Amino acid sequence: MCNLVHSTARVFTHALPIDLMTPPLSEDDSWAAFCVAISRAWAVSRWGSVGVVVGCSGGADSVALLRALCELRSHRLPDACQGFIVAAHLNHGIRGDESDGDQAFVRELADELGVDFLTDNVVGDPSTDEDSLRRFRMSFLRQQAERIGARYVALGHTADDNIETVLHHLFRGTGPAGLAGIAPHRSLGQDLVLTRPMLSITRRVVREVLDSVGQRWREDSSNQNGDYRRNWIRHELIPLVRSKYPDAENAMARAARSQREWRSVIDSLADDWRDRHLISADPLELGRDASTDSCIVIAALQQIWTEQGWPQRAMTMRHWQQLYNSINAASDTVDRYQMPGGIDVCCAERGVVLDATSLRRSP
Ligand SMILES: Nc1ncnc2c1ncn2[C@@H]1O[C@H](COP(=O)(O)OP(=O)(O)OP(=O)(O)O)[C@@H](O)[C@H]1O
Repeated sequence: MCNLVHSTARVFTHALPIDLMTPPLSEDDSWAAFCVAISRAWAVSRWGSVGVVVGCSGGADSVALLRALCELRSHRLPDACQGFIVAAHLNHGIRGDESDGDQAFVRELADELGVDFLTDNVVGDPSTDEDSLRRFRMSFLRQQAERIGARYVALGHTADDNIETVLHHLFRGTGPAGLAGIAPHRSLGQDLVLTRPMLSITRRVVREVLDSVGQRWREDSSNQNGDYRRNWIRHELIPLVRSKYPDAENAMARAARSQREWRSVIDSLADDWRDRHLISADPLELGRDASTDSCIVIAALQQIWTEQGWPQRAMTMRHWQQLYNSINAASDTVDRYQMPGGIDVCCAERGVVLDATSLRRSP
């Protein structure tokens, strides 16, 4: 358990909507091409007139994203437009002065770009794992976005992050969803969407375009994120693969993209399966089915887990398969067991009941 104490959030405000003094985009430079790539991934017309919270670590990727969104908005939309951009930074406090330096850097950048800055400090244990840090960050960004009525939280994940994630999932064990990589958009609640508009842009390009406009960023002195397996993938495995297969990264990105397309077909079949097999919502009971392919039933089960907010981290393909077998089994098979995360499964005569009572009771 890590020990975290939140300090009072410091909020620095500026007049909204933003009014930038940056030069107009010319189509012949690399920075302009970068902005165009972002606007192709996430059209300004979709976000320019609503609130966007940009999660900014001070690293190259999120600095480039913040600056590009500010420029796109100011050059592509009329002044009267009511949207706004806010830069948000969570100081995890695990790298001492360097963490404070990152926070100060993002505050200055927000100031230069003329956008609001939201921040919070966390007094963290340096041994806190990367997953927990990510969860704290997401909860901070989500809370801030909800508080100020933003419609989007934007993050600076790149094509490299996507490939590293796919490989990490593959080695750890995953199903089709894990091989589809990082989702470009994901719902964070009723009126809030998480978006990642830089998934087709590489880390190398981001640094080149920032250099081309003289935009500084903060470099993590350790050049490592906290997960040693991801560092190994980033610093050792991928360079080795590239030395034998120069186009491997593009090939992996294409494979993940097509996996994502297949995934969306399966998701709509899974939606349809749920409509036909949901017997009751409370308790959640699913009818027996011996004829539908496992990939569709498992996708439907994963959707249910996500919607219900049930823990999924410890659920492996073996667990999903076990659930599928129960749904697929003959109607006289009566059985009871528990999934990791605390969901009880009861195989009754007409179907399978999923019960979260034990989960709600656990501290
Ligand atoms: N401390 C933070 N506060 C707010 N947002 C953050 C913070 N750290 C990361 N993010 C957001 O999450 C995204 C992914 O995080 P990740 O740890 O992969 O990024 P990073 O390598 O630290 O920084 P960057 O992506 O900015 O170069 C970042 O691009 C950024 O949008």
